[in-house]
Amino acid sequence: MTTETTSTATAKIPAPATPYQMDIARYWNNEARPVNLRLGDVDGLYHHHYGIGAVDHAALGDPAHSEYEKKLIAELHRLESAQAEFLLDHLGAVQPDDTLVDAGCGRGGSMVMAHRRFGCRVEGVTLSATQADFGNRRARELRIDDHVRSRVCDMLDTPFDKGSVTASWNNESTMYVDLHDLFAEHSRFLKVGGRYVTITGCWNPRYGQPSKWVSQINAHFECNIHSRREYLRAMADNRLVPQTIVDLTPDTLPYWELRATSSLVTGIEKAFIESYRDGSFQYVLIAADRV
Ligand SMILES: C[S@@+](CC[C@H](N)C(=O)[O-])C[C@H]1O[C@@H](n2cnc3c(N)ncnc32)[C@H](O)[C@@H]1O
Ligand SMILES: CC(C)=CCC/C(C)=C/COP(=O)(O)OP(=O)(O)O
Ligand SMILES: [Mg+2]
Repeated sequence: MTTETTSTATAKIPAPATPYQMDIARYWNNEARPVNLRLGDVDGLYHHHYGIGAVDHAALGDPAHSEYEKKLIAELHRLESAQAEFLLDHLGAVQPDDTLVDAGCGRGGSMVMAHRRFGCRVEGVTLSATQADFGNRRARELRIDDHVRSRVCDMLDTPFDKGSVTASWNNESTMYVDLHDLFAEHSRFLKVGGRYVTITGCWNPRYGQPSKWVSQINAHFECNIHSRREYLRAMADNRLVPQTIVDLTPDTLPYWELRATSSLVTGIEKAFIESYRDGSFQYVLIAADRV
């Protein structure tokens, strides 16, 4: 399921807009962490985001059991899919003839879930040709490639027509771009009355400045985590009015605590756990109306 092939996504790849975007394209083209591929192999939905919800300890069973690691991987994947379902819950009433946009779509797991739920078109953009090819191959395998398409494209400069999109989202992909530029672009292609949703990690203005843990996460992923205040300000400046804000920090901690015990650790688990516990970092959903 994870063999790489070339496809139309790479046929005409636009040049990344900046040297930073070239670094990010290279980062995701080379990414093949077992914590992402082995979880995706559970059911063919490949995510690059984290999980929410309570751990099902009954399903995990005895840590000494030979099947425990396999169950742990399935449980981490279940929590990551629950996160994507929660995001989709906030997109509003999407109809089969609507178009959705996944900005920073990764390997496309959330796009497949959105199409299964709403039956609509889902357009994804990523800087990585490897990811776009992967997502398009999965869509072909699932025979939904007439509705689900990934392309290599800067989310700040997309080909979607003004006012043509019913709902759009960023799932853990806002920390790679300037928020004013990002929300201006969503606001341009969203219909008036359309919906924008993000799930993201942000630093907490109540802490003061980004903590050492937040700085570690930035260095680990070559990203730039924004503050909660910056999200709300940039939305307000771009005709996006928050309807729902959910602090998911308590809901994501069990995922991290479980992941820290697995064989698939990457070394970043402590920074997430410590920053969520000391209040310097928050995991939030923001759903906004395009007015
Ligand atoms: C952490 S992954 C999240 C993937 C996906 N949203 C998910 O939930 O599985 C971040 C994604 O953002 C994309 N990205 C970062 N900057 C981008 C940009 N300027 N334009 C398009 N995609 C971008 C990366 O290529 C990558 O696919
Ligand atoms: C909440 C924040 C700050 C997210 C940063 C963006 C990011 C890299 C998300 C997860 O990707 P991944 O699934 O590829 O990461 P990992 O390999 O750690 O699972
Ligand atoms: Mg992951």
